[in-house]
Amino acid sequence: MPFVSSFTVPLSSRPLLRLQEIRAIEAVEVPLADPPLMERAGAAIARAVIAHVPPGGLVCVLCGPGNNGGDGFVAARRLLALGRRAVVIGRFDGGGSGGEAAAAREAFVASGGVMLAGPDALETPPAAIVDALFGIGLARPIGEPHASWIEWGLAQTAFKLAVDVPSGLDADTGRCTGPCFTADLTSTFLADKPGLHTLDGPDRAGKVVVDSLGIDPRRHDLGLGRLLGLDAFADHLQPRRKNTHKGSFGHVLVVGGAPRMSGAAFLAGHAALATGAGKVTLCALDPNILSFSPVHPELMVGNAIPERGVDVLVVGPGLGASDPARALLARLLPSPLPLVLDADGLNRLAVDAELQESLRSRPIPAILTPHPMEAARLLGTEVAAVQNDRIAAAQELARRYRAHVVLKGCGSIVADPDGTWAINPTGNPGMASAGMGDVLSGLLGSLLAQGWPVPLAARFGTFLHGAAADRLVAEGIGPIGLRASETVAAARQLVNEWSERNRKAL
Ligand SMILES: NC(=O)C1=CN([C@@H]2O[C@H](COP(=O)(O)OP(=O)(O)OC[C@H]3O[C@@H](n4cnc5c(N)ncnc54)[C@H](O)[C@@H]3O)[C@@H](O)[C@H]2O)[C@@H](O)CC1
Ligand SMILES: Nc1ncnc2c1ncn2[C@@H]1O[C@H](COP(=O)(O)OP(=O)(O)O)[C@@H](O)[C@H]1O
Ligand SMILES: [K+]
Repeated sequence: MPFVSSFTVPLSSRPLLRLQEIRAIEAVEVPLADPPLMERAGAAIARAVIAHVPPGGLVCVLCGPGNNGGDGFVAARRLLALGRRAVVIGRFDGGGSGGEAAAAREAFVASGGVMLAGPDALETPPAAIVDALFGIGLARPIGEPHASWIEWGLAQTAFKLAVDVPSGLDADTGRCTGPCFTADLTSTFLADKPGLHTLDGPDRAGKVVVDSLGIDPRRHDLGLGRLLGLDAFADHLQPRRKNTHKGSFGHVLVVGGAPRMSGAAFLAGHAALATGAGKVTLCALDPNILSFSPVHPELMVGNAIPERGVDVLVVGPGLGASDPARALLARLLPSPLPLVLDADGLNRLAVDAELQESLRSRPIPAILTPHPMEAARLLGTEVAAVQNDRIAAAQELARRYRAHVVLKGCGSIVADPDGTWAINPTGNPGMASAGMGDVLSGLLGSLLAQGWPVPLAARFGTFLHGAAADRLVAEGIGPIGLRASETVAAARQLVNEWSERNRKAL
C-alpha cells in the first residue's frame, strides 16, 4: 500500500474512552442487550470481512481465550452461514474463559465450524486474517502459542483485520507490550480508544472504524478525551470580513534566536505570518542577526523587546540556555499576554522553581509544547515513563504547570489544566525533522493573536500543522525529506481553503 494515497483530513471529532470508561458501559449494556453485544460485534466483523474479501477466499480467524475470541467465533460462524470459507485457529487447553465466549465457541463448532490448533494445519494460504486474540482485556505481554500466530499472520500477504484492538496493543496507551498484530483495518466497538491513535497505535491499527454496536453513546459518560476533527474548529475558521486592518489580527513577538539558532525564530515567525498574524516581530539573542529576513522582509527583526503593541508571546525557538535567556524568561513569564513556551524555554523552566511559579501564576494559562524528552525533564522522569502513558503524562504536566500542553510525537496529546485532553490524528513521520516544533510554535502564536481561545488554539494549531504535512506527502513531497519550512505554505493554503468552505456553508 502507498504511504498516503490521497489527502483526506479527519472531519469529525469523536470521544476516546479509556478502559475503565468502556468497562462502565459494558457493565450497563451487556445485561440489557438483545441481541447480545458479542453477536453484534461478530456480525460487524463478518460484514467488514465481506466488504474487503472476495467470495471464495479463505478467512482465518485467530481466536483468543476471552471475549475478543468470542467475537471472532461469532464472526466465523456468521461467515460460514453466509457461504464464505472460514476456519478458526484457537487452542483452549486451559479451557479459556467460560460464559459468552465459550458459548460462542460451542455454537461455531456445532454449526460445523473447523477449529485448527495452529496455522501449520491450514491447507491454503488465507485471503484474510482476523485477529480476535486479545482486545481490551490484554493483561500482560503475549506468549505462546499466540505470539507465533501473530508472527505468522504478519508474514502473510492477506488482508488483516483486528477485532476491537490489534492484539498486543494497549488500548489506553498505544504501547505494544510485546508481540503485536498489525492490521489494515481495526473495527473497534462501543467507542473509539486512545491507544489506536497515539504512539504505536497508528502503525498497528491501520484504518480505524468505530461500531457503537447499536448503543447510544449519549446514555453514558463520554469522559474527558476526544479525537480531533475539523468540525471542532468550524466556528473559528471563518472568512475574513472586508473591513479589517492589520491591527485586527494581532502582533506576535517571537523571542529566541540565540547565536547559530536564529533559524528557529525565523521559522516560527514565518509560520505566524503565513497563517494570518497581522504583525510579527522577532526578538533574537544573536547580536549579529540580520536586521531583516531576505526571504520574508515583512518580519521585523531586532535584539530588543518592543515596549508596547505586542499581543502574543512565543518564547523558546532557538532561545538557548544562557543567562540572558533565563533573564528574558523571568521577564516574560509573568506577562499578562497569551504565551506559547517551547524548546529551550521549557528546558530552562524544568530546572527553575521560580520560573515555574511565575508560569503557574499567569492570569492566562500558557501553551507548552514539549516533545517527549522535554516532557520528561519537566516531570523529572525518563522519556520511557512519558511514552508509557502519554495521556497521563500530558495531563500531569497540564495540572502541575497550570498550562495547556501539547505533548508532541505520533498522535500528539493536547491536555488542559482541568483534565480534558485530545489526540491529534493528523501528521506523519515526515515531521520528524528539525524545525517542525518551531513552525508549530509560530502557528499557535498566530492563532492566539487572531483571538482563538487558548485551548482551541492549542488543538487547532496542532491539527493544522499535521494536516499541512499530510497534504504535502499526498502531493509527493515527503515524508522523506519533508522540510519544516515547506509545511508553512501548506498550512496557509489549508487555513484559507477551510475558511472559504465555511463561507459557502453559511
Ligand atoms: N464484555 C462484552 O460483553 C463485550 C466484549 N467485547 C469484546 O471483548 C473484548 C474484551 O474481552 P475480555 O475482557 O474477555 O478480554 P480479552 O478477550 O481481550 O482477553 C482477556 C482474556 O485473555 C487473558 N489474557 C490477557 N492477557 C493475556 C496474555 N498476554 N496471554 C494470555 N492470556 C491473556 C485473560 O486472562 C482473559 O482470559 C473486547 O476487546 C471486545 O472485543 C465486545 O464483544 C463488546 C461487548
Ligand atoms: N512520526 C510523527 N508523526 C506525527 N507527527 C510527528 C511525528 N514526528 C514528529 N511529529 C511532529 O513534528 C513536530 C516536531 O517537533 P519537535 O520535536 O519539537 O521538532 P524540532 O525541535 O526539531 O523543531 C511536532 O509537532 C510533532 O508532533
Ligand atoms: K484483537
